[in-house]
Amino acid sequence: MDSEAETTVGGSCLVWQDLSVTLASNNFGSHGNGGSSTKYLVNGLTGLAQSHRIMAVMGPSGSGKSTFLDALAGRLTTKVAMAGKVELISSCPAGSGTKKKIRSSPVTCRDVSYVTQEDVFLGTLTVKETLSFGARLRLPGLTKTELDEVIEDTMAKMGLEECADTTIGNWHLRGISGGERRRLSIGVEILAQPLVLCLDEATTGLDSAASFFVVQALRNIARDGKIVVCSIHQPTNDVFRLFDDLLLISCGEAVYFGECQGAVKFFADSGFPCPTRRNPPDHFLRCITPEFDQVLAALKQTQRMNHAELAAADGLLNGTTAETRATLVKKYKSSIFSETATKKIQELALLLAQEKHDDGSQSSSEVVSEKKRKIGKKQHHQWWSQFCTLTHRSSLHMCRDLGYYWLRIFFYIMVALSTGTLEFDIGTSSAAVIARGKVDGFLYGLMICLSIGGLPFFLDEIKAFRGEREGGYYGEAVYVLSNFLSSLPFTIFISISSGSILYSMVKFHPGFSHLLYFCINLFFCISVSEACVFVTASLVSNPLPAMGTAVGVTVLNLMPSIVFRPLPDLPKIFWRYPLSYISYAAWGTQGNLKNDMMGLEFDSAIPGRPKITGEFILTNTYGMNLKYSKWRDVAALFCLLLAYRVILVFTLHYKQRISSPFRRTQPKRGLKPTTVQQA
Ligand SMILES: Nc1ncnc2c1ncn2[C@@H]1O[C@H](COP(=O)(O)OP(=O)(O)OP(=O)(O)O)[C@@H](O)[C@H]1O
Repeated sequence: MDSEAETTVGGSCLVWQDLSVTLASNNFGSHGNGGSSTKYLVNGLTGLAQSHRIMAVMGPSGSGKSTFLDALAGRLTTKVAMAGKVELISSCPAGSGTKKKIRSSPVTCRDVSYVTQEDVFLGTLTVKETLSFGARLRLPGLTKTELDEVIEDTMAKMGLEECADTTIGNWHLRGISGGERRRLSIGVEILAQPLVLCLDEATTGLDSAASFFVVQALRNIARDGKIVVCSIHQPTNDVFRLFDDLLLISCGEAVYFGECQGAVKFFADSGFPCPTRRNPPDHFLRCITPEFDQVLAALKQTQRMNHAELAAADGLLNGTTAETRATLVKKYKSSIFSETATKKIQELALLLAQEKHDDGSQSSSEVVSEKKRKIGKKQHHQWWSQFCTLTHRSSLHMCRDLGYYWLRIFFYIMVALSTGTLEFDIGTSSAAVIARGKVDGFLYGLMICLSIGGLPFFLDEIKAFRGEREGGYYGEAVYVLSNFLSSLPFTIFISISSGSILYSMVKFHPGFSHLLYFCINLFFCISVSEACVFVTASLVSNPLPAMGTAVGVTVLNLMPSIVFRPLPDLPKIFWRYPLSYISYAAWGTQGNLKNDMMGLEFDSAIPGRPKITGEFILTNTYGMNLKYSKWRDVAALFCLLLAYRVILVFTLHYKQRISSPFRRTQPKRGLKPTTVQQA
């Protein structure tokens, strides 16, 4: 550990004491601990992470590393219970002198940034744009020059200058490398200058060189005065050497906590010396991984270990790994390392008590640095700038996304052209009565179905939203409004272009006002169907099920309008009430038929009979109530649009956590920023 001066005066500490996380009995079935109804995911951990230092959290898969990080960052789900204490001890200037005071405070989401296992970006943006939008969202109060400085500084720190103008990449764009993505993820998180940076599996999926660069960048962040805690899997020797401190966990319990170099000595003193040729981090993991016995046996059987390795492995474990683990846990508890950590925390507690005594009037909650106070205040009042940033970002993303913008424009025009040529100059014969209904029904069906093409785009946006929402940078309503605004130019363009092509080819009711109504009606139908697809994306995050759900919902919406049965004649249960009322296609088709047929006259089916008015057909063939104008149908579409956008705000708010097979790749366990407190 560093000197006391560094910890208590020069820097800050994140302290955890007797930290346990348990899972309620109904959440894990019969896997209790010794028959009790509580499963310990993390069990009685005590320690501290210091500023200017980088700490590695290592342990076998399922040992509780992520749970520990979640507990530190206050991101545990309601499914688990936490006991113990996590507090942030920060030093701040006392008056005008150089003397510093220390203060303790509960950890809040403003202090901690959490980098999850998955990199969540909008793939069409470049590295610099991503950082720029990130900075504008996280630090809305800063001027352009200040923002530019922050962005340049972050790129320099994370070694991203080379790829600053490279697109991140998505399904159709080749982009930056895996290592650069990881560094960008970290870069985005450090924009807001959090005091603590927690990273879950910072180097997973990277090769040794990329891992080295990522950890080196993290080490530089730590040296700048931050507390960096990072879980890591199988680091190479070179990567391991970059860490200052190590917390080794097995089955939720600490096997070792202290300086990295001390671990080799601790294992040797405990009777499990590291063979000189073997990587120390590998050696530690082999000693404490419950499945290592089986792995060793399998390796022996397949003879994939050479003699030296076999001898080392056999020598390493005189019993089973379970015994080794238990021995190490016991040895650690009585070791000088555990004692040092406890002593350090006790010293800090004493210093804090002293400070409190000296300065009784000031409550601990007041302990926030001036800078953060300033940023927090600005963030509250800068929703407008965040709204503009989000709108700008979404518009850019939409324009560049091949699927959302360009492919859809192409298909809309194609649908308009093909329907237009098929039903060219539809006329007013008796056959045209039903043909007009069919054109409306099918055309709306096809056009609206194209909204599903925007699903991948929405899924990307939702992921980005969730990550940023967890940081508390902006609210759902601001986001939903900005998304609607950015989609406006596209929807207006598509409804006017494809609407006009189709209208003029089919030759619906002549007149500009009728064409205008057709385009407005089309605009609302596309907007509502898009909002509906967006709601689906917010509820189901896995692309395939989301696609299935979106198709299902769209088809259901289309049914009442394409079956050619007058709406009042539909079966009352489900189809008439409520479906025909909440189906945007039903309102759209109804309004359009009124727009097209009212005022026209059609030939009778029986030759020689007088012509029939459009109004008569609408009332008797289509069962419409003409007391209501075609504008009421547009008003209904407007209400549906509003309703879907409001539903979207609510689903985004309440559905932070999604139960899908991709759950683990979402920000861990759907967490909302909370304050960590003693249970
Ligand atoms: N909400 C939960 N419900 C049920 N079990 C849980 C929950 N959270 C964690 N666990 C269990 O707790 C244990 C520790 O999980 P955790 O994700 O913290 O491990 P880990 O060390 O991060 O694993 P990995 O390295 O594989 O990511 C695992 O056995 C996991 O299945």
